[in-house]
Formats: sequence, C-alpha cells, structure tokens
Amino acid sequence: MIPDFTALRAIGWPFSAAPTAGEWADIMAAHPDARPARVVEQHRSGYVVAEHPEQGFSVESLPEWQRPRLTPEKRPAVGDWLLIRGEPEHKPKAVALLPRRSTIKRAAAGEHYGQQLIAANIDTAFIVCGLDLDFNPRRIERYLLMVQGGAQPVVVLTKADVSGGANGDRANEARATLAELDAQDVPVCTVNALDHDSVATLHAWLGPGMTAVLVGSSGAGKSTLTNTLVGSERMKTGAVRENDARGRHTTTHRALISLASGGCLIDTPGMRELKPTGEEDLAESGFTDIEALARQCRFRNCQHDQEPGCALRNAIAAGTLDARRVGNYLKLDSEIAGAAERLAVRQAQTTGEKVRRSNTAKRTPKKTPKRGAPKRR
Ligand SMILES: Nc1nc2c(ncn2[C@@H]2O[C@H](COP(=O)(O)OP(=O)(O)OP(=O)(O)O)[C@@H](O)[C@H]2O)c(=O)[nH]1
Ligand SMILES: [Zn+2]
Repeated sequence: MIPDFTALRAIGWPFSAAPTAGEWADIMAAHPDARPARVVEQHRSGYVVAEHPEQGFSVESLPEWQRPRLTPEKRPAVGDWLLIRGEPEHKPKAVALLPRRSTIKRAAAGEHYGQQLIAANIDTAFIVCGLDLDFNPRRIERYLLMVQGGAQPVVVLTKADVSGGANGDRANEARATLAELDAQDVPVCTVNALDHDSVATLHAWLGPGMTAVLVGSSGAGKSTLTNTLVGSERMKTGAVRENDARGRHTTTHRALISLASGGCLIDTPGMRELKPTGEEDLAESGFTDIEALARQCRFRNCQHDQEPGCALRNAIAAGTLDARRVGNYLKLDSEIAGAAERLAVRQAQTTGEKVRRSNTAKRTPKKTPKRGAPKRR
C-alpha cells in the first residue's frame, strides 16, 4: 500500500512525500511493507492513529511499549508518527516509532517524580493570553519555559477588541512588557479570537504539514481561537461547557484537528497544566538577558538577594530591569532546581535498580556450589 502523502500532510506529515534521507528514511526503508500513521489518541489499552483527517482506528502496540517499567518518553504519545502494517479495519500492527522532531513534556502529578510526554512533533506552540484583566506576563514567561523541546513559541494576545484594538493602550502596554520576547525573536500577535481576518496572521504557522498546539490558562481563548481557525463550532466554548458534568469538552473529540489552511492543531488535556520537569533551560526561554546579567554578579553563587555587587539588583535599581520579571525568573529557577533534584534521585534509583537486576541475572544461571563446612585445621 503506497502512503497518501497529501492526506498525511493534512495531519502534519512534515515532508511533501517520502523522506529520501535521514533517520526517518532509514527506518522506512527497513520496513518497506509498512506505512506512516499519526497517533491521535492515547489510551491505557493502546493507540488510535490516523492516515488522514477525520479518521481514527486502533493499532496493535509493539510489545515493548507495554512493559510497565518503560519510561514514558519511550512510549508513543499523541503526535507521534508510527509505521503500521495492515488494513485499518483489521487492527493493524505498529512496527516502529519514528524519532521525534520535538516534544512537549511536563512533570507528572503525584508523589513520585515522573515525566509525562504530552505531545510530540509539534512545530509551533501558541501561548495564548487575554488582553483583559487576566493579562499576566509572568504566566507567559512560565509557558515559554515549558514549551522548550523543539517547538517554536508564538505569543498570541487575544481580546484585542475588548482592550481597544491591537493598538489600544493595553495592547501597547502588553507589548512593552513583552519587549524582551521581541528582542529574542519570539513573535507576538495581537488578535480578536472571534474574528477570522484577525486570526489569519496565525496562518503563517499553520501551513501544510505543520502542527501547532495552544497553551494558556482557562478563559484565555484557546477554544475560541480553535473554532475560528477551524471555521466551525468544533469545540464548545465556555458558556456551554459549564453544564457538562464531565468537564472540558461536551463532545468527545480526537486530539488532532485539521485546518483549512493545511496545518493541524493538537489539543490534549495534559496541555493545560504544565509543571517543570527539571530539564528546562532558563537561558533559552525568554530570560537570556537575565542569565547573561547574572554572570556579572560579584559572587558566582549569588542568590540575588542581599549580596553586594549583585548585577540583577543593580539593574533593577537603575531601572533597566523589571523587578517582577526577575522575581519570576528566581521562582522558576528554584522550581526547576527542585524538579532537577528529584529527577537526579530518580535516575540514581533506576540506575541502582538496573545494576541490581543485571547482577541478579548474572548470578542466577551459575548455580553457586554449596559451601561445605569450613575446613578445620
Ligand atoms: N471579545 C472577545 N472575547 C474572547 C476572545 N477570546 C476569547 N473570548 C471569550 O472569552 C471566553 C473564554 O474563551 P475560551 O475560548 O472558552 O477560553 P479557553 O482558553 O478555551 O478556556 P478553557 O477551555 O477553560 O481552557 C469566551 O466567552 C470567549 O468568547 C477575543 O479575542 N475577544
Ligand atoms: Zn546577583
């Protein structure tokens, strides 16, 4: 069966045909009778994949994905590309997982440290924030940190219509607050999420073969944006959902939504609460300037608190650095450090466990001869 690359492209296939070189090409060549399909749902029992928009069928997982000890990152997630063999009607078999081009991860909730891969192969992460009273640059900084891992962040400020238009006072104020992002080439778009023409600026990141996610707090306008981009009432927004006992969306929907512009959106529930995993790098998330400045503090281990010669506090005093931004930087830094510590403990435990397991395996086959009574001399 020859893959239909035009159909695949509508669900985010990143090439115009089959790749001719690279890892994906090699893996595809190793499985000439298999074809690509994208994971659109992940369940305890297995995966639902698609080969074109509006489709979804179950596949048989590779046995290794079902091992309980497998770290979550090694298991497919929504957005992953699999190679499958067999007809959709007859539950095809997955034969390979294609390497990820990008990931969005978070720390899993719960007592023990764990990571959760919430989406793979995302080209763009739209960080959505309303220009109403809910506008919060600190939250944008946090989301920027969380979408590291290969996706291009784009800040989308909604409700420009309520705040006096894209050039209204609040919009200008917001842009000034986010000036650092501009300096670091993070695009900032101001839109009315209810208006088709207004959201058309986002099409630049939603062309054929492109995949985007929307992140942002509740009420920011993610569903509204999705509806306007789709051009239909695909997802029920705010008012309607309140009557829904099961929360979130009133209709079950696949995580992947194809758009007329040729690209697609991925929406998974996990996207709504992002906690650092400990692997994030603040220098790569809108704090590059602060990180550079912090290296100029007199003490290498400066806590930027009471120490003399603190470059950050000096800059705040001189009015060249926003104290609230620095506060958020320090808060996120300590959150990452906390998570990193837990991650290190976990890694040490797993390594220890592996060593113990392999030692046990080495010992068991050789039947150790019973020791006789100690020789008496
Ligand atoms: N006037 C105006 N209203 C907007 C805009 N964007 C969102 N809204 C309204 O804000 C409310 C919340 O928007 P939603 O799209 O439901 O927000 P959400 O981000 O999907 O929220 P959750 O699903 O809870 O995460 C709705 O009543 C929208 O109509 C906008 O650009 N302009
Ligand atoms: Zn300092």
